Amino acid sequence: MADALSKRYRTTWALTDCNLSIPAGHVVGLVGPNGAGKSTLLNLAVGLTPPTSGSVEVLGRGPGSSRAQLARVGFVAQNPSLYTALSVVDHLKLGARLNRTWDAPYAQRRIDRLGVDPGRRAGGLSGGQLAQLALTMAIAKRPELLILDEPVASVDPLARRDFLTDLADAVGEADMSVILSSHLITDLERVCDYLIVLTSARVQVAGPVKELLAGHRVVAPPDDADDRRSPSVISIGELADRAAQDPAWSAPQPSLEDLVLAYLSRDPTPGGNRTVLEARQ
Ligand SMILES: Nc1ncnc2c1ncn2[C@@H]1O[C@H](COP(=O)(O)OP(=O)(O)OP(=O)(O)O)[C@@H](O)[C@H]1O
Repeated sequence: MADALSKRYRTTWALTDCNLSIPAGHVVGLVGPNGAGKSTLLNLAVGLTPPTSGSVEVLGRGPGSSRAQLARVGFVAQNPSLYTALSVVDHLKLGARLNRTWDAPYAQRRIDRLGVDPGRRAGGLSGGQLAQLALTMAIAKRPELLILDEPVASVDPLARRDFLTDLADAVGEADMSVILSSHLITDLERVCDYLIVLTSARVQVAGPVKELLAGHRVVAPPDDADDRRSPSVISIGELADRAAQDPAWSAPQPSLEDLVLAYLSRDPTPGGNRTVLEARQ
């Protein structure tokens, strides 16, 4: 839960007046262009950086407020920091020592499946293998909330598919909530049931995916229209004009990709292009 949460780095506002209230039990997709503020929001949620103003609560408490609270949240940063001198198996042993809820069979199974030599030092792993090890550590901790900052960016397509399947299974088995930032909308489409779109440091839209899709329409010209623009996002004003002029204009429900792209292409600057998908309740 974020309440008027803002973060400034020197002169840059990385997050502005962010209000969110996400119920537990969701797999939340966080999407936005480079520099939108996604990592900042996730870092605030795990207590890695303090807010400039406003407040954030995770699982009902301040982030990182106690050891017990830290144990409830798993986090994989965009560039996961592991101990380069320690081997894969050393990491798993460390995980077991530090976490009372450590799921050793799961961790072992996942490492076996990845085909990574358990004796290999983390410093000698590829970027993708490091990401996989960090993910394994985070899930094996069996947190109540798992926060993943672009976890699959450096992972190959097959491993990405397996990871998403793993994640969905882990959520089902362990009653775990997940917040996952990604640029890959198809991945979000596969696993997320809650969406946050962040652009230019501001939340543009947030809510359960089903409700968001049901509450929006893509406006498409009829087949015989003179105006042959492809179905696209149009402004609310334009939609009203179109519908008044020609009720044959169809307005089907968007896909998640339509919805995300519409909000990403919205210019949030004051007086900017307010083009959005039409919302119909
Ligand atoms: N430690 C920092 N010091 C100064 N500015 C920062 C710092 N961290 C982030 N920023 C700035 O804050 C803004 C938001 O950055 P952030 O990393 O949160 O974006 P992001 O959405 O995660 O981007 P990406 O998709 O590229 O990872 C950017 O303008 C960035 O340059």
